[in-house]
Amino acid sequence: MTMELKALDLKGLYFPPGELIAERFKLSERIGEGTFGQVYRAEDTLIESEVAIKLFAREVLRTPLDEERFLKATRAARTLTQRNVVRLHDSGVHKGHPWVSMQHLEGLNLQKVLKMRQERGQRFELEELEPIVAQITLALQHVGRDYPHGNLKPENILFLPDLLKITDTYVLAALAPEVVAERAHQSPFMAPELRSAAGAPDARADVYSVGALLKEMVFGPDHAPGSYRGDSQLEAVDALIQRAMATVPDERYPSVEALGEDFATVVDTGQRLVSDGNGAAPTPMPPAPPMAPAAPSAELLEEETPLDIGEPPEDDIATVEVKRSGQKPELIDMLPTNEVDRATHAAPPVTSTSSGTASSGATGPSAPPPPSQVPARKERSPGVAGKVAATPASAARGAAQKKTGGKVPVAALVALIFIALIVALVAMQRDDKPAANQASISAAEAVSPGEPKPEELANASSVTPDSGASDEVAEAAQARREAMASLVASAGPQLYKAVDDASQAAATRGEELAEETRQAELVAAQQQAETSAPQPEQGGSSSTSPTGRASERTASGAASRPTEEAARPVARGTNCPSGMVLVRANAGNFCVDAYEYPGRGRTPKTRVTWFEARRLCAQDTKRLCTISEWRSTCGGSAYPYGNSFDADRCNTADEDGFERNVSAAGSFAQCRSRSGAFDMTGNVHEWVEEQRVAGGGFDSSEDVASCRYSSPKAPGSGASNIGFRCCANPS
Ligand SMILES: Nc1ncnc2c1ncn2[C@@H]1O[C@H](COP(=O)(O)OP(=O)(O)OP(=O)(O)O)[C@@H](O)[C@H]1O
Repeated sequence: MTMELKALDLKGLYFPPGELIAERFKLSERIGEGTFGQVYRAEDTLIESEVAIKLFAREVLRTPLDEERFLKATRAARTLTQRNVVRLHDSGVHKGHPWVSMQHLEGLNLQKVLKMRQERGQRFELEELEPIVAQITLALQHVGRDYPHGNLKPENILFLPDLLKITDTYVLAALAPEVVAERAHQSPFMAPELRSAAGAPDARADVYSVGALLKEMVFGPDHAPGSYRGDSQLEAVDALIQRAMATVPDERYPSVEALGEDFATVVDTGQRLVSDGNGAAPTPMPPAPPMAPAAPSAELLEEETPLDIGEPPEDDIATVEVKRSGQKPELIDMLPTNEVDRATHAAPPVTSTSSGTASSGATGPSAPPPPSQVPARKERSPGVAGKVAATPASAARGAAQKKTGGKVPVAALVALIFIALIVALVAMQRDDKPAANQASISAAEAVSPGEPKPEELANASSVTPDSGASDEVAEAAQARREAMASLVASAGPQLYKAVDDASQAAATRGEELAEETRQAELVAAQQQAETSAPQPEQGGSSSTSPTGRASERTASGAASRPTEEAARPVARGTNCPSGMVLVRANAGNFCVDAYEYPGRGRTPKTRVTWFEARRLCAQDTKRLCTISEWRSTCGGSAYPYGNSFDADRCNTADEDGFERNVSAAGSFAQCRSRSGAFDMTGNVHEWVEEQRVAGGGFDSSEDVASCRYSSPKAPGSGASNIGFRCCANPS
């Protein structure tokens, strides 16, 4: 049996403002409506918090079985807690209307962003789409492979300042197949197999939807296959979309992850790379394109970037790792995630991926700050603004700053941009007529489109019919939302891109300067040791390392701290052994294992001392990476994927600060640096030549699981969370 959904009376409100749902949720204004029902802003009177309520049309429930199905599916969906999934709080049936309550999001949906862009003839750049696809993939992974979302479409993708969330994850399971089938006939984003109520859709239904979303975002609604605007990269994307949208599920990608991986590869390399079909990590990419185009020249950087790079304190990992024991607390179904609060404290958005090409123009969804329930977690890694006023500089950084003469053009420029934007924001918020100054609104929203301001929050909660909010206030709110839309649709991405480029360049150069200073300290300390102290005898007691730290001795008594790095000739070759990727660095090219030892799909070797790691690399005619090489591989940003921490992207402590387990190398497919190396942060801490461990492990939070973190470690020690990867010179 099918039903004429379009015939449903959705023009009027189901209930007047002030209607109390489940004696708890007081309806306010209607946010929007779709085929199945209406979404309202509402107040949760129990905890005095704003929520969104989706009320379904009565017609979707025709039998007691339908109601049972609805309640069961929505109850199950309340356990979904991944950050890219809108959190569901409660559900029920009110006067015949099924309903769900959920976090209210003050953002824009993709439909609106698409519309704005299409009106201006703008398309999404491929680099912008990579983090979007990555976050959708994470959300869908969480929702579950066995039961697809099924109804993924632009209206169900909501953009917040620094991340996106998908809604309606429960709809397919909650509604009768006949109802879904009727909807599928109307939606270009729903897989064809959903048009039959008899079908048993699987994850490939979502592959179809993501393909349709990509098609819309890359090519727009009028795209005819074959018209690539003369661009071979677009041709590759089009082929990928065709495969994703194949009518027969068997001909599609087997999973959204597999699709996402191919898409990332096309974006990063401009090439097609067919994944292995199982959603596992693809074969390591061929040598990465030079990273140089993205960064300003070294000369320029030296002038411009004496920023504190915000390296975390060099405590031993044991002192900074997150707690290792303890059960995850029970999830409280009714706990509202205070998205507003999170958004208010979010760091400035930054680009989360990079293509390695000079032309990238990404908007950068980044991770939100940690939930307030996790007091142990520190402040988020600083964005650009944060970097300018970071923690006290180390001696190395101080030296690096001296070297640059303390000039701060990039920092000043970025700070100026932010100050100007903040001034504009304040001016806008003081303005009694918010729509009056579109330019200042747009500029202010560029900092953080969609981010609610304190006054706006106050307004939002006062825009309840009960409080007698005026039309003028509603209009002002609407004007502000339009301004946000305008910004996201045009200026925002460019600004994010500019800020991110500056940030990355600054971070990269800061790292280089710090490393140069470290090397200088090494040489100086060594010279001092040579002239003022007798050489320790073979097998003697521990010596002081060139950095002033005690270092152990090898079994033969030879000094364990290597110093040959400085003398290593600059390598210019580009051929790497199998399983390694090429990294091009100013100091010379080098090859690095794409995966932690022993390699892809294998559990990393742990409980390995520095000596053993070194020996195992040498067995393969490789060597341990220097810290400088390791950092270059990880990339110029704080994390392999950008400057904002994402607890789900690499195998680190999870969003709530709880450790995961060590996993097979490469299983976190999105944890890939731009050079093509996996698990640079998280999974296992990695030994480097300087007798340090870098990158954090499955138990590390954002401070430690970072490209910038490393910690000295006694070379004879090993632990269940310490492994390594090897480097080699290219031929
Ligand atoms: N939690 C939320 N917070 C804020 N806005 C939301 C929320 N959930 C949905 N919306 C918005 O409400 C509007 C209506 O959503 P709704 O889910 O009813 O429509 P739809 O997804 O287009 O249709 P369908 O009924 O087919 O699912 C959309 O613009 C959507 O972006």
